Amino acid sequence: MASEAKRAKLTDEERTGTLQPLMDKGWTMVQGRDAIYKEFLFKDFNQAFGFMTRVALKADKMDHHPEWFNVYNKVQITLSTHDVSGLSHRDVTLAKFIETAAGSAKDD
Ligand SMILES: C[C@H](O)[C@H](O)[C@H]1CNC2=NC(N)=NC(=O)C2=N1
Repeated sequence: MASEAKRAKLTDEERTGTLQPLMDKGWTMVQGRDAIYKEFLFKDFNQAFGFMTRVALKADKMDHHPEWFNVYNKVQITLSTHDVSGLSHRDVTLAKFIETAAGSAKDD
């Protein structure tokens, strides 16, 4: 898919296929906004920040940045594509990466 198509707002058809697997993993729709949200809990700050470091490097490579909040072992993440004021394929790609990174952070 071309880079601008990845940034385009997801169609209803695309949402059914791509967002449902993320909802099954605990992502939820943000109220009043076309965005997804999930809270992650780790053992301690070291583990949480290790996870955030991996996500930050990936996000910057993608030029797609999370809205996030961290206190100690808790990381709350909101994903949306600001350029289109809504969800795009980039949010799905980043959310999938985040799931993998959260899984491996817990092995640290
Ligand atoms: C200029 C730069 O490419 C844009 O501002 C990028 C940066 N990171 C971004 N991150 C997110 N989440 N949405 C965007 O629309 C976005 N746009």
